[in-house]
Amino acid sequence: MIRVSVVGAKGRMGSHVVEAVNGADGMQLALALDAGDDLAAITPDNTDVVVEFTVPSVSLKNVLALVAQGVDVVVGTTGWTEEKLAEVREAIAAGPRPDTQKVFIAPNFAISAVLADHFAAQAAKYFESAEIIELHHPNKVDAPSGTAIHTAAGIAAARRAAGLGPVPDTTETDGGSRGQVVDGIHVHAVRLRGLNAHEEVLFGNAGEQLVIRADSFDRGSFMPGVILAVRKVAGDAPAGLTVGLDNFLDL
Ligand SMILES: NC(=O)C1=CN([C@@H]2O[C@H](COP(=O)(O)OP(=O)(O)OC[C@H]3O[C@@H](n4cnc5c(N)ncnc54)[C@H](O)[C@@H]3O)[C@@H](O)[C@H]2O)C=CC1
Ligand SMILES: O=C(O)C1=N[C@H](C(=O)O)C[C@H](O)C1
Repeated sequence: MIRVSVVGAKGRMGSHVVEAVNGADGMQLALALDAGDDLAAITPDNTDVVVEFTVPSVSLKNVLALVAQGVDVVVGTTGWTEEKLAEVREAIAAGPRPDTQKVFIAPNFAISAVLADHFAAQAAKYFESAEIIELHHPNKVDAPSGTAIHTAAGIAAARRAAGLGPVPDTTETDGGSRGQVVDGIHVHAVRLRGLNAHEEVLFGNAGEQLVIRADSFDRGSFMPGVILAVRKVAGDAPAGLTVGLDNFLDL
């Protein structure tokens, strides 16, 4: 039986995770904590894997505390930068289980989004232009989405590897309409009542366009990925920090 604790358990995602863990074979819910609760209650004596879905401003602190307590963590919260990831690696090295500790972070647990991200990285080297539009519910606190940042980084890496230069753009005046430039890729964020989580990756060459689109219509779409990640982290996932559900899929 994999004992799973949830941090951020009262949130939109955390409450779905509690339900998914309760319904998953071979898993049992250990602790369900939210803001104001003491994370020190989570220890290897009561928990095998923690699932963390909170807010970008507190997630790093939570992960560092959980690593110091020696429990493995699956993180869905966004807001991760290279600097924050480096802090997690250092914490693992300095923690109680440097050789066996596992931390897994996924910008997106939905198979549609993971595949869109993967296909975008594959397509990137064939196109002169690339831009991303991410569309979310208006209660989201961060923009652009963690998924869009990850997609942009994948496209940028593929363009660099192929020797492509900057995307063409002769804009001279921009009050913000061209979006945020992430790793050289323009990212546009829409916040609209009625939406959940959506992303479009647009590629262009002279006379042609490719659009890759992923839609998560409800939060249930993230749960198979969360449960898979918990099983992998409790099982044969490598020790250390792993980023991206693609690592657990046969892509
Ligand atoms: N990786 C993925 O597939 C997905 C990631 N997300 C990300 O997950 C995060 C959470 O999203 P939502 O659930 O929609 O947000 P939410 O605002 O509904 O939930 C956040 C929860 O965290 C709690 N919280 C705040 N500070 C805390 C602390 N210090 N300790 C424990 N709990 C604390 C809040 O009280 C709240 O219940 C966001 O970063 C979002 O972008 C959302 C959907 C899918
Ligand atoms: O806040 C959300 O809702 C989502 N956040 C993640 C992100 O920022 O990429 C994943 C998904 O898009 C839903």
